[in-house]
Amino acid sequence: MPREGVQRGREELGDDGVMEGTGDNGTFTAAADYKAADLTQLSFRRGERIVVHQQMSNEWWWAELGGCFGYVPASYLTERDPLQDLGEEDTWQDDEYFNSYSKLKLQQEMLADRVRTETYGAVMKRSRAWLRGKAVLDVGCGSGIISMLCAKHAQPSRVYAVEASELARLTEQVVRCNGMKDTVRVLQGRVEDVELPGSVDCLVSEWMGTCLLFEFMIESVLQARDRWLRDGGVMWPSTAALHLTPCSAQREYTDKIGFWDWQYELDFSQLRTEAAKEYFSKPKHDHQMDPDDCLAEPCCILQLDMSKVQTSELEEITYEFIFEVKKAGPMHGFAAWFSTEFKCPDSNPSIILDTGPMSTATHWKQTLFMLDSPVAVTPGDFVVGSVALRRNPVWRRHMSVAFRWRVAPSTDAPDAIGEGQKTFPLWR
Ligand SMILES: C[S@@+](CC[C@H](N)C(=O)[O-])C[C@H]1O[C@@H](n2cnc3c(N)ncnc32)[C@H](O)[C@@H]1O
Repeated sequence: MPREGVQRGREELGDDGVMEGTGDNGTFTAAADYKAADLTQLSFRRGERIVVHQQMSNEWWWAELGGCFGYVPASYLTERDPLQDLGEEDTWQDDEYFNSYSKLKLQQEMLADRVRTETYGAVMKRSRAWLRGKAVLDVGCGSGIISMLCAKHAQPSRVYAVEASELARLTEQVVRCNGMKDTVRVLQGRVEDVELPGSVDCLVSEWMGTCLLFEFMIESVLQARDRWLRDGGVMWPSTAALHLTPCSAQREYTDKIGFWDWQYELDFSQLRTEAAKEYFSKPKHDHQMDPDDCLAEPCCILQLDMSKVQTSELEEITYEFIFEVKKAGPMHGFAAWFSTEFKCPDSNPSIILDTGPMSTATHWKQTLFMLDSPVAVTPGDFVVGSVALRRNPVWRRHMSVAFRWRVAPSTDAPDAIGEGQKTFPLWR
């Protein structure tokens, strides 16, 4: 895959640093504390030196610490000593990140997503009266679209349009060309570093990535909230939620695994296991699901109140799910997507941006997590288990998504139709 920097959830934030399943062993440094989830794993503290004996997969390595052996999560280990030479620039990959956002290709992909962009426009129109004379901060203004929609549909006193990438220079020209320079002030810099003349009444941002959180731009938004939003000020989006369902993905399965059954009347099925490893060890970030592929009623595994949530709460999020299967089919995996809600002062109901398969497609599409082999389910079966989103302790824009599942005819049936566990790096 070409390396083009972050592309709204693609896995392009570089691949140096943590080793991936190379088969090379050696001594690694723990980048953060880890508490063993069971007896097969090792607990360790940040900075401890761990001897890796076998890199079993991208996610779990067999290792030794103080004479004890067990599995350790690869994402917690680094070849370099993070206490000494990994600066913030390395772990946030800001150069690469902002460079990718300075390209029009990426900005065009977002602008061309009418569902997304018109939602922000609708919020500004609906809040016209409230916005009059208000100061607004647009965190990560990109091409300036949200700031300009605000100035076009309402009469804010000022919109501070903050953009860290080089694009800011061009955005300023676009703002001027639209006759909005007296209202929209483009500020180039990280929002963490810029100075505003005072607090703002409203903070707006489009920060959402794959599985809602990837890129962790939300951390910058929350810092800006704490620094610049006045008490009782408005956050747009106001809430954000992540949804999950067990799903079928027949075409994906046939394309990637079924392909290896027969080719030219020769049996290639020996390669099916390797194909699952190669294709399904990471999520598919741009999967467009058919609503019929949902095997159960989706559930909400994460709900954030943007005026209250703290960054520390995003390090590890776990959710125990119980899905009752509504539809017969092969369960190929799980699919996730997010929705955001915009509460408009003095006006109900809220405006919703929903990226799920039941709504009009957006550029985010859905995220697909494929199991290595499907499980045949029928209505009335239960899929019980957990999902854990773990932010990478070293690579701060990345996270992993770990599933544990059991499929059975009832929640307490002794025999499972299928069960397993799998961790997906997104992307480290
Ligand atoms: C998802 S894009 C949205 C762009 C634009 N608001 C839109 O809706 O089309 C996020 C933008 O935020 C910028 N950004 C991300 N983190 C930032 C930070 N800490 N400070 C300033 N800009 C940031 C990125 O460079 C990118 O242009």
